[in-house]
Amino acid sequence: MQAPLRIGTRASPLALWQAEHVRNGILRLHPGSTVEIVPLTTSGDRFLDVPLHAVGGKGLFVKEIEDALLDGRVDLAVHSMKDVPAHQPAGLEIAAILVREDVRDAFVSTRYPDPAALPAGARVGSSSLRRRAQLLARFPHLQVDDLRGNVATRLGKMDAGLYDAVILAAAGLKRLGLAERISASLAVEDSLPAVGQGAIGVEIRRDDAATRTFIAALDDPETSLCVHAERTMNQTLGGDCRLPVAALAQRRAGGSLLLRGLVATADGSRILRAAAEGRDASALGQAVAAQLLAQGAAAIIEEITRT
Ligand SMILES: NCc1[nH]cc(CCC(=O)O)c1CC(=O)O
Repeated sequence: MQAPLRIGTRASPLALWQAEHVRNGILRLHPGSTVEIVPLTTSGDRFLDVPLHAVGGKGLFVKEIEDALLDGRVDLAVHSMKDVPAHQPAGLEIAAILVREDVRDAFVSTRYPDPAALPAGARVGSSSLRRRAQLLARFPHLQVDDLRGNVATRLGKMDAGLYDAVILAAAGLKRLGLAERISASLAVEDSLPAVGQGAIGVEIRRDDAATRTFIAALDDPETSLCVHAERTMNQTLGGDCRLPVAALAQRRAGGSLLLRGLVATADGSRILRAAAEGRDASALGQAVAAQLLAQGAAAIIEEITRT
């Protein structure tokens, strides 16, 4: 490939780290190729004062970058898979998913070692209904308040005393060299991660066979399979990323995949859980979604979508 390959990304420090990581991967595969990073501002970055689920959800971080890809302004888009909506726009596809980082949610506090140590009424910052619901289900005496902004902004607000603790993805903290800020990594049984959490995806135009071939080896088949199972569950639920929906697929010692899924009410007063084990990622996603729907997930999703 002669012309420089252009990577579209959000301009946040975490997004730039991830784009740089993909760039390094491509340069390892193809020494001597030229790869440029094109930072783009998304509406998710612009409306920082409104709760994310009120302005259209995490898809806002992805849309403008996908538009640049469709317009041919960039050749690749690098996303946190967690932020990628359940369905790809026509004409685009996720061509590679990189090896997964730590999938867990991380509890960060300068004063308390873990969520169990927080006193009644303590303020926890989180912009995610999924984290909020699972935390309140275990610790109903806490106050969970909306907190947006990039990783450094959120840590800064806690350091300034606006929150007693914040919950963030361990993956983002580790990538930014902030692992020592993690007070406790939350067990996935206590805080089931978001669909795709910890995984970086590379999106291309469906008709761009040259780029697909060029980057194919960036894909980690194991991570791709797990994220596919999680995304199939979400698609079958009709979920979108604003909802308190969680899913995690992991390889079992015997070789099969275990997919766990969860749907919660925003206040954590009801939490539906399901799991299935097998080898076919699509079938697992559908089976876990079917179990959640049989427990009443559709009514919860409809209720949250309406409010
Ligand atoms: N919604 C923002 C976002 N998108 C992906 C990550 C973390 C990195 C990842 O999950 O791969 C974060 C920050 C966070 O949730 O703390």
